[in-house]
Amino acid sequence: MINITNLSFNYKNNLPIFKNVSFSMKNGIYGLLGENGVGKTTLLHIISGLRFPKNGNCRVFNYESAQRTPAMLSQLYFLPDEFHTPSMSIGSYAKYNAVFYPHFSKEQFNSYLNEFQVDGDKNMMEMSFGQRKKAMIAFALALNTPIVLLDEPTNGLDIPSKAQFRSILSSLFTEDKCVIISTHQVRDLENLIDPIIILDQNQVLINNTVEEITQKLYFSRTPSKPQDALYTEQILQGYSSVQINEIQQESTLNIEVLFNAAISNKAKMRELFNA
Ligand SMILES: Nc1ncnc2c1ncn2[C@@H]1O[C@H](COP(=O)(O)OP(=O)(O)OP(=O)(O)O)[C@@H](O)[C@H]1O
Repeated sequence: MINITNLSFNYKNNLPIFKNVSFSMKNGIYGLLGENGVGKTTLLHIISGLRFPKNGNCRVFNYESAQRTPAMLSQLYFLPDEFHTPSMSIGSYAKYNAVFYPHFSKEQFNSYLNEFQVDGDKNMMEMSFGQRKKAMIAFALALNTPIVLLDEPTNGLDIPSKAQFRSILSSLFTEDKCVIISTHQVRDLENLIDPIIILDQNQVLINNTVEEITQKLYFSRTPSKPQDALYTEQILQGYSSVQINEIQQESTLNIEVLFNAAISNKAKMRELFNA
């Protein structure tokens, strides 16, 4: 659905954010992870055509994203982390903006607002950050675009709203959708995101499904520290570790531990995942 080929990008007079990067994204709820400043938001901007590659290209379906053709824009919605909302209700906002998206469902929109307990008639200028965010998430998801880009969607959401967000997203996800969620709040999205992309300076370190990751890496919690661990974190009950999965044991992915293991073993991760 999204093909990035030999992409290079830098902001004016700045060091490159991406250097000759190629990768693709198919269907799935992608978790886009990376340290602060590595380029997650920039990548979402490039995919949605808000920033242009310096070299190479980014194609969304068969459209060059930089051209921002109406046909491409109707297939994709990008919800930034922070945004300005006009002085109107989310109901009016939807009325004026949903016309650009052929699969918008008013029924879904109302049901998501209801689930989030957001008043569709209240002026968004009079809402808290979290209420505004939920209003915009309800709008974004009710558009039913095949591609949805969400930058830190759980930022500002209270604990019940995070659970509602997960449940709405899982209920509307279908095999023909590509949702990309850039986040630092991986615990909010555990058991939801798959595949996982980890960006490293100028490059993609990992772009793999959870199954591929757990085939190559073994995640454990043990009372004592495993000798051959790639990464170990002390926890209350002992150690949470990542080892190379030499004998194909099954384990449950721990995204935070994966991320820390990846960042502290970049060369090994490249070798393992061929990224
Ligand atoms: N408009 C801009 N002009 C110049 N540099 C910029 C601009 N926007 C971002 N940058 C720089 O580009 C780099 C990537 O920024 P970006 O916001 O994409 O990172 P990020 O991975 O989303 O970070 P975070 O996790 O902190 O949100 C950072 O070093 C940032 O300082």
